[in-house]
Amino acid sequence: MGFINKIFGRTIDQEEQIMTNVKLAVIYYSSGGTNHQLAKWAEEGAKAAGADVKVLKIPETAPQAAIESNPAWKSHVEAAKDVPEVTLNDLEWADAIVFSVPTRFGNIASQVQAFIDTTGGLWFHGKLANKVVSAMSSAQNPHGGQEATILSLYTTMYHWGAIVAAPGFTDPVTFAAGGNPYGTSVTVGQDGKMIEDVQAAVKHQAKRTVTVAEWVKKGSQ
Ligand SMILES: Cc1cc2nc3c(=O)[nH]c(=O)nc-3n(C[C@H](O)[C@H](O)[C@H](O)COP(=O)(O)O)c2cc1C
Repeated sequence: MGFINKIFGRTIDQEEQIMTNVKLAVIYYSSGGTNHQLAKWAEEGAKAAGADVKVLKIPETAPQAAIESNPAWKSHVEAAKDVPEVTLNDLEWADAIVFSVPTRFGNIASQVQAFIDTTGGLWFHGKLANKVVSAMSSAQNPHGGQEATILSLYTTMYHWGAIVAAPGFTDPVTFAAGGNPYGTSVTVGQDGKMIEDVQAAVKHQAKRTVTVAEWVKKGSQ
């Protein structure tokens, strides 16, 4: 290995640096701020694991009048106005993706589906295959459908040919409240605040997604 590295004029350290630079897109939709916060924790966890991270929001499709009529929604839209909107180029750029989406009637929000439905061209050209992905969700009820939402997103990932790196029980933190082998899940109270402390579970999930992406990247080089 050292010999090969010498031939290519790189030290092993430089080689490791090149190979481990996983590009992670944390892609979220949020109307009340919960999934934005989960995305920020994922960013912290992934950066600590050495990834190059972009936090990106899924474009809003709801009418402005609906947003204006809901003070919490309006306030979150304002708070997140500087977060870049995800584009298809971001999907192509990413080696790995962590999604964070609210549960709506036990499923992903329509905004998330609308974005997913624009990815047909990338899928057709094989550009989504081998992305390493995982997903998180929030809901108002502790059994409000978080897992169904995550699984629904994973169904699309199977069509993409993505590699789902769910947390499983790979760390003690996944046994704690909010830790979930499918993907971190949290409950949101009537006041819009998270009930379980899932920060550590989110960070573990982000780190695991980056680690698996690193293995895939190294293995395919
Ligand atoms: C149209 C709609 C449907 C919802 N459906 C569910 C549901 O099926 N189960 C549940 O527990 N909460 C449900 N909720 C509550 C949301 O999951 C909750 O507001 C969301 O997770 C908060 O995330 P956010 O702050 O990132 O927007 C629903 C909310 C809306 C607006």
